[in-house]
Parts: sequence; structure tokens; C-alpha cells
Amino acid sequence: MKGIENLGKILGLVIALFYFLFFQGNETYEYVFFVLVLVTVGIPHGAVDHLLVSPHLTKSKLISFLLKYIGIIAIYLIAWFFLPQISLIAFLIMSAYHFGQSHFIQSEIQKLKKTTYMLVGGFYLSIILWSDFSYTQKLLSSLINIENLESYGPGLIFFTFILSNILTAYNQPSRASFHILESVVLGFVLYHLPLLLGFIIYFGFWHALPSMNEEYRSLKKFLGENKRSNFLKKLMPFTALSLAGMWILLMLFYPSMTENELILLFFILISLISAPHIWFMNRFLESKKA
Ligand SMILES: CC1=C(/C=C/C(C)=C/C=C/C(C)=C/C=C/C=C(C)/C=C/C=C(C)/C=C/C2=C(C)CCCC2(C)C)C(C)(C)CCC1
Repeated sequence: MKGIENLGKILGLVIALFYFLFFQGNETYEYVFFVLVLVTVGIPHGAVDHLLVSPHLTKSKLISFLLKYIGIIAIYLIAWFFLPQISLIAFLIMSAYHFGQSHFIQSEIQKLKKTTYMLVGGFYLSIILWSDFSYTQKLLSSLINIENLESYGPGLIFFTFILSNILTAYNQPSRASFHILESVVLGFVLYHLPLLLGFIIYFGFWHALPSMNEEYRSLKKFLGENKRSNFLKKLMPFTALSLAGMWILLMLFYPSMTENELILLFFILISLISAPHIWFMNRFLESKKA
């Protein structure tokens, strides 16, 4: 299944190439791929979190898992309500760690592991957010004014690029040139894409698909004869539930919010399901390496 990961990355680059060649400035192209990648890999990659705890969950273990999962969502929701700016910063820090971690799913980092994850994820996230800074600023305007952060972008990108590559090279000398090449090529592509398209290509093909591939690999022996179709079936219930929940909430707020506010609300909803997912995924990935 390593092939599917590479295929996904090639597909991501092809979507970007088509944007540069034929669809520059076309918002429909951007939204269509945003929704497609989100629905097919983005959301589903979190939908088997319960099976990562244990592939054969008893009823009581499932209930305890659900209580923890929904409990984390509820606490984070309250935090968004009362401390929105701190919740945003927490979301960015968690995301940087989580994205960085997925670059090392199949390899081990020995020295300064968490710092390496943070710097790798921080590099890609800062490229995405600063590449189209005025739009990022607009989307966040109902929450926070980030106008005076614009000038920090180039420094942050440079700093995270250099340090993440030094740490990666120190930990994995044989893969150093691959990581440098990947960060230069992918960084260049993401920097030139509009915000939402850059985000979804990175999120879908460099994060969600490799994570899902790892989930499949570890659940494979419990999936019976038709492994792939059984895996897809297992992804369905919580994917459908999450999509339906987000859709209903967005539709409820649709009449009273602007387009940018709805996009921000969408990211807040994503942050809510991502918080427990990051926690469970971290336990799953790190316990495999221990
Ligand atoms: C199991 C379960 C479930 C499901 C789950 C799921 C399905 C999950 C998923 C998960 C996921 C799916 C995750 C994700 C993650 C993501 C992330 C981590 C992201 C990040 C992002 C960011 C960071 C952003 C940023 C930005 C932009 C881009 C623009 C605007 C501005 C801002 C800054 C916001 C439920 C709940 C039903 C129930 C219980 C159990």
C-alpha cells in the first residue's frame, strides 16, 4: 500500500499543476477539490480512531472511548467559546505537531523528536498560511487581527525550513536529501497555490492519506477476506456522522454568516474533531515505535 501514498502525492501535484496551467484564480476549481479531498480522505482518516485503541472493542470499551472522545470535543468547544484566541493558537500548535509527525510514520526520530515534528509541521503550515496572507487575515478577522504578523512570515518560513532540515538530517542522514528536496519542491508549490487549495493538497495527500495507509496496515490482519472493502466499510459510520454534523451546523449558520465566517466556522469544527484525533493518533503511532 506504500504505492497508494505515492500515487496520492503525485495526484496532489497534478491537481496543483492543472491549477497553475489552466485554472489560476478559478474559485470553483479550488472549492471542488477542497470538498472532494476532504470527503474522500480528509475526514475518513480520523474515522477509525476507535479501532486503533483496540481492533476488537468490547461494548464497554467503546463507550469509554466515545466518552473520552466526545469529552475532549466538549472541553475544546467551551474553550473556543470563552478563549477563542488561545484556542486558535492551541489549534495551530497541535496541527504543526500532528502534521510533522505524519512525515515520520514509517521511520524513527531519536533525537529531539517532538521538536522535529513541530518544526516540520510548522514549516508547511506557515508556508500555507503566509502564502496568501491577506486571505488568511480576512478569514481570521472576526476572531483576531493578525495584520502586524505579516512581516514575520518570511523569517518564520526560513527558520523552520533550516532547523527542520538540520534536525531531520541529524536523525536520518540517509534520507536528508529526500527531505530537503521534498520541502523545497512542496514548499514552492504550496507557496504559489491559493490558501484553501494549498491546505487541502497538503492535508489530504501528505497527511491524511499516509495516516490512513498506516491505519490500514495495522488493522489489516483483523479485516477478514476482503480487506480493502471491509476497511472502507469501517470508515463509513463515523465519516458519515462527522460530515452530517458539520453540514447541519454550517447550514444552520448559513443565513446569518458571511462566506468567510462560514469558512472559519468550518475550520473550528475541524479543530474540534481533530483534538481527540491528534491525541489518539499520537498514542497509536508512538506506541507502535516503542
Ligand atoms: C471517531 C469518532 C468520531 C469521528 C471522528 C473523525 C471523523 C475524526 C476526524 C478527524 C480529522 C478530520 C482531523 C483533522 C485534522 C485537521 C487539522 C489538524 C487541520 C488543521 C488546519 C489548520 C491549522 C488550519 C489553519 C487555517 C487555515 C488553513 C485557513 C484559515 C485560518 C486557519 C488558521 C484556521 C465522532 C466525532 C463522529 C464521534 C466519536 C468517535
